[in-house]
Amino acid sequence: MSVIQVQGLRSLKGEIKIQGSKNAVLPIMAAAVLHKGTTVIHNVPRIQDVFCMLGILERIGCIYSLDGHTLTIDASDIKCAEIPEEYIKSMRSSIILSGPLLGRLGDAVTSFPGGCSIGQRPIDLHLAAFRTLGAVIEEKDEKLCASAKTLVGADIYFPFPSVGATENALMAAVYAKGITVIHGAAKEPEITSLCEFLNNMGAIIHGAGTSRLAVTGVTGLHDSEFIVAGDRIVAGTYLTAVMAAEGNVLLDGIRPGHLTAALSLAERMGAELKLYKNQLEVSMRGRPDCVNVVTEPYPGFPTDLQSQVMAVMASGSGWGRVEETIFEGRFGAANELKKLGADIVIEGKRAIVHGLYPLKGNCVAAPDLRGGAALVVAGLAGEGVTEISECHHIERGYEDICRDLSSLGAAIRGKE
Ligand SMILES: CC(=O)N[C@H]1[C@@H](OP(=O)(O)OP(=O)(O)OC[C@H]2O[C@@H](n3ccc(=O)[nH]c3=O)[C@H](O)[C@@H]2O)O[C@H](CO)[C@@H](O)[C@@H]1O
Ligand SMILES: C=C(OP(=O)(O)O)C(=O)O
Repeated sequence: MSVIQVQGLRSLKGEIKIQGSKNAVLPIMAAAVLHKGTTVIHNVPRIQDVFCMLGILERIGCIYSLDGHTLTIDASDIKCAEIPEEYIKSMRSSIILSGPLLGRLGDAVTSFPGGCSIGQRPIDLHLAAFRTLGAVIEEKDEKLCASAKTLVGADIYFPFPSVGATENALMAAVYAKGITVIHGAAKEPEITSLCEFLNNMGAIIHGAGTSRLAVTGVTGLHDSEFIVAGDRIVAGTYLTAVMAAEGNVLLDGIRPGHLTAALSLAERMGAELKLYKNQLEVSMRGRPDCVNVVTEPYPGFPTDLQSQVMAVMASGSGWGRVEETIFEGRFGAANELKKLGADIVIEGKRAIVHGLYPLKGNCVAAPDLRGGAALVVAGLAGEGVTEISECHHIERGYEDICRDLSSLGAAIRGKE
């Protein structure tokens, strides 16, 4: 699917099951490499990033089967410690395989992933963590080679929380001799779920969900089975869809407690919410109010929902300010939203949004994964047809956004 067409101004109604989490499943798939045996993972979303990770796992020697949403990975025989460059280019988070490869084989070869459309995204903290555990890192022919005869547990200090660096440090530390303590760890629910997954396969990790993680090195892991949690960012995206289109929808299969900051923002904007253990009901009548929002590491408001909230405000009422503090280039959706008639002024890391309703359907291009989802959300509040190209970005993280929103009554379809 390369193009999505949305005919706006229809309210949404119904119930939707939220797919498994991209940001939880990718490190879990990488962590499966640590174990010389079989791992079964349930609720795996069928998204492009998962297929890309499967491509890498196959190239390094894993055998896998994906049956519906259940993935079995046999990592008994890892043949190669190198992450192929073409995969690093198509999925930046392939870098999270370097920790498990280093831990399992004592070697990991990757290359600098480079900048992407949302920011530079350096990997200095990942490399510093490997060095602290005793790895030597060399740059050869634009490749980065990390190696260590033995990794030794140590204190790793992160100056600010990085999700990927915390995951890499955790996975590299699983087989390190002695105790590793990660200070300044990221606290995202996906880190907690990685800790649960690793402990379930025999690792010893304490402190999940806090900024101090302690890993006691082990000498072996065992076969295991794990269920991936629902995707809080996909749920948050559909929450913004209901706010833009108006209506009443039940989002099933997520923990509302993982979306606290986004839910309190939605309430400030006028949404009515009912929270259940694994479900969230959202109702929106009338136009959402524009408010001020700042992205922050978890438990703050997530950067991965910033573009979608900007789309809601663009079609809301009043003035609001969106401040992006995590990635320096994450306002790519703003220029496209302007083509739909949105009134947005960017001032450095702040965007001032003046709500206007309805937006006007037009042709736009998805700038990145969440920016693309934001354009779909804006299209729901647009008069006429919004046509979004470059939808391969959206497919990185959404199993089938057209299927999901059309089941709620949206007039939306994908085209090749
Ligand atoms: C697959 C996955 O889980 N992706 C998520 C992960 O990305 P990712 O793990 O790449 O994001 P990080 O948490 O590492 O990035 C946070 C900030 O730290 C900076 N940084 C990071 C590493 C490093 O070595 N040096 C450095 O300076 C980044 O440029 C960014 O400014 O967390 C982001 C922040 O919640 C989310 O938007 C992404 O959806
Ligand atoms: C930025 C994102 O993902 P990634 O880190 O995989 O690019 C995202 O999920 O919004």
